[in-house]
Amino acid sequence: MLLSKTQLLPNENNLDGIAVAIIRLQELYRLDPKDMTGLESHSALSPDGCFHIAVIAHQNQQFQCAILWIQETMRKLHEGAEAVVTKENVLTLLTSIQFDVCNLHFALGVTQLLMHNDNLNLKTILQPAYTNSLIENIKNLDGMQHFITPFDTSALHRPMQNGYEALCRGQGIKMNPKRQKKLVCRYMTGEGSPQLIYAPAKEEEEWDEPLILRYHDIISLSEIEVIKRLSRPKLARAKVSDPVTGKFVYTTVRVSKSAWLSNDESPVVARVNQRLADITGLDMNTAEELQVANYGIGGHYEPHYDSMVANGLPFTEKRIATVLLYMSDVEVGGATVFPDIGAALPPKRGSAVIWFNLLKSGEVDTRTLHAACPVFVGSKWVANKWICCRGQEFRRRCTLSKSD
Ligand SMILES: O=C(O)CCC(=O)C(=O)O
Ligand SMILES: [Fe+2]
Repeated sequence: MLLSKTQLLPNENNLDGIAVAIIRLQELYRLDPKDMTGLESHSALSPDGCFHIAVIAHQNQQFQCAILWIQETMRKLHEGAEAVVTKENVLTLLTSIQFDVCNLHFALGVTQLLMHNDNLNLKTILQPAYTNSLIENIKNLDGMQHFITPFDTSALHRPMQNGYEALCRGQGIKMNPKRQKKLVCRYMTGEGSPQLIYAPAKEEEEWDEPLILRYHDIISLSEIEVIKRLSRPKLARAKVSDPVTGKFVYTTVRVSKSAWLSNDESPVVARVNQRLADITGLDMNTAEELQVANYGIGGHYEPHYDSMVANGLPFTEKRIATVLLYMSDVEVGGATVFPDIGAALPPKRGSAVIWFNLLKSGEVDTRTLHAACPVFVGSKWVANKWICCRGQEFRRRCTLSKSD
């Protein structure tokens, strides 16, 4: 009984993963730790939790973050929150961080402070060799300008990934009123599909170049529930294909759980796929199965092209189009962003967005680079339907032009 419960408890890897997710949210949404942990001493994140995040940030060379979490750990310790970690442990980590960022005077100052603290057996913590190396380094300080101002959230800037992070914060969206005015919505009856003639789809142009369409209320709440129920037992940590080896591997580039659902699994899956065939007018016989994905807090998918999932694939197997079904709203975060064109699409439960990954010439449309922003509050459910080239020869004719 106890064994079965302990298997459910988070292990060290899980805790490190949580720390990494918290740091990702903090960096991306530019947050101060105290806004994430709550001010009360009984709040969810203990000094030990904060210290763990500082350690992980330090390991990953995210020094500014590490300093902020050290400050937060100290704040909680000052408030008298219970903890295993001591102020001395925290200051010791602070000296190594300051050393790593070449803030040597600061590192030496804290080290000396710690050395003179009689309560501690610090000689075991701070190696004399380390202190000597600090003193040596300070002597050679000339020309070293790489100082960091501690305790400043505005310095939480990492190199940008094509503006992906800014779009996630709602900055840099490249739509203007003149362009937006031209975007239309309509009831769409497709190309003679009887279903759509009886129940036209609510089609909205989300973006003009390249065209991104959103279909509202394309999947009902009860269908969503069935799809979620079928996928839950199958959900497993998502992988991505390694561009060099082509093998599918776990990576922090994509943090979510996913599951594949086939048409045979339930009439609901087949019905939803048929609806997607009706609205796209594309052949679904060669499409991949429906891939359901669930992102928890901090879950995300960094910028990628869907069409490049396995570079060695023959053209006919490439993903000509993506249909992304949103099966939940997300309270904060979780938008699908396109860094190249400056578009941000908020998840909206029951809707689907559609775009072509390939130009009519068959080349990758580089404007379709896209990412899933980290979820900050809530749980995000989506389903991907990737439609392949084979079967579309007469439905989406190719051209030699590279512009469409
Ligand atoms: O979840 C999203 O918003 C996008 C997901 C995505 O791009 C993918 O799974 O390939
Ligand atoms: Fe994608």
